Amino acid sequence: REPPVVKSRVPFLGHIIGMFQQQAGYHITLQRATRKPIATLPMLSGKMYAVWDPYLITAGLRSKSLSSTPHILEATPAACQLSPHAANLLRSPEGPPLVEHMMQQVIPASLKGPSIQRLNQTALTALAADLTALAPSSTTPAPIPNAWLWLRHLLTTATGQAIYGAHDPFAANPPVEDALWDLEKNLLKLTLNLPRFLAPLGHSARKVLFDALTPYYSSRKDTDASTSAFVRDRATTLRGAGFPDGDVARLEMMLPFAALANTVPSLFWLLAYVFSSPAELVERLRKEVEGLVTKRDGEGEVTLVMTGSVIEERCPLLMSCYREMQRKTVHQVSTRTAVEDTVLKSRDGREYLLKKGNVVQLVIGAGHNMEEYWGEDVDEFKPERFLGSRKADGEDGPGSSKAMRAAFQPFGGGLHLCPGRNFALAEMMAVMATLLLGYEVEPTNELPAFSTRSVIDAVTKPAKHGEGFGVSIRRREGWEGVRWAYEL
Ligand code: HEM
Repeated sequence: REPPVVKSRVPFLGHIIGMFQQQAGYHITLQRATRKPIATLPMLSGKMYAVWDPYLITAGLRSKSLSSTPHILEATPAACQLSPHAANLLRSPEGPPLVEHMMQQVIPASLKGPSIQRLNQTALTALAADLTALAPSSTTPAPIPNAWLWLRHLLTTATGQAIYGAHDPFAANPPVEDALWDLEKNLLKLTLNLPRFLAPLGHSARKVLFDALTPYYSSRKDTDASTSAFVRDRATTLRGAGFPDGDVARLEMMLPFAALANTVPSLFWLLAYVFSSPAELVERLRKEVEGLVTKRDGEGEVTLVMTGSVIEERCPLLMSCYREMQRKTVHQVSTRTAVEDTVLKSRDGREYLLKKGNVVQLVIGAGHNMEEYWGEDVDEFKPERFLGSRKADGEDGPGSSKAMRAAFQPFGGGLHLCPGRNFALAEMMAVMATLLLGYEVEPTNELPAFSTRSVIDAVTKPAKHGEGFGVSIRRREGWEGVRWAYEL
């Protein structure tokens, strides 16, 4: 009853080599070649299960016996270079309940209600200041040679202030910002605990981050009144569990990573796809975004409403572009371990047994790229794809609402549904709506290629740090001197 075996061309090692080289992209290639919903991939003397069909993925994300905890406990000590004391704490019987408490309670609670309101408010105030200073003239364009690096810095500044408060270790510290992205590229190697000479960039980036975060946690800046609940509550929980400050700083290296690693590429692709499309799309989006303006005062301040439900209602085409960007660029592989024998049931009633002790990869990105769900134009960016079904209501098949809803899971699901999705949306929409409304944005080149689709994060980055893809920006006539403000 186990899933069908898919052998690699190179016996025992082929799948390992493919995954190491192409990471999440390997799954997309393999699924397209085999057209299977799920597979057993033999590796060395063992095996791994790859789940590609969206209905089976949903069942996997909901299953309590497919757990992310063993994987987190195994990878963390090496990736974060924990002290022996901290590594033993994680390996003790208290380790698994601590990880689960953190993931299922502490983090989600800190990204809800008044906490998320405050986080959004601080980030959007910082974005408003930076965008107000952007390209003041409507006649002389401001050249931005690398849009990726520009957006990366814009979001790092706003997010850093929002999560870390007044003592943000990223503030005005470009080497720390660079280190975060060098680490992102090399994190897989660090989790595999490869020798230092095989991952030198990862090792040195990690050290730069530790050196910036250690004084922050050692001097308890996380308890400052300006610090977000997202940072404060995790640090308090870790100290309560017996982790010393140095290890708290090391464990918390993952936090800015979670808050930025997927939002920055998402905003990059949204900007790149929209402004590289024919001018008619930009005009239609502008009309929608005008509906977000709630106030334009005599002093030159323009206020945009940024509540998710209002954007959803007044900007359907912008939301469709956002979702289509996610479909194209979210390649998420959710890695779990079967802690019990687990049966996943497919839509047509077939059952697949996943045996206890094996790794299971739920490949959300495969579902985002399947013709059976999206239709023949699956590889194209179609701004209107999510505006309405191309089939009659209730009808099934490629491109139907039912198929698209089932296959589209950019924020995961079940127990591990992304708790930061509303924060990410607020940041991205503030930037996009403001650029559409107040600026002329012209790409200087073709869209860049995709980088390797890393299994460590959810969203594909542009190749070579977006090198070659710049934008030229100027104010729209009538919008010179405008100061931006956001209402939540
Ligand atoms: C567009 C941006 C984002 C995308 C596409 C995204 C995507 C995802 C996905 C697919 C997962 C599920 C992982 C799994 O199944 O193992 C996830 C989990 C998570 N995300 Fe996000 N994310 C984004 C932004 C954020 C932000 C801004 C934050 C924090 C402020 C955040 C924090 C987290 C955390 C802590 C988890 C782990 C939840 C758990 O395992 O229980 N994410 N994200």
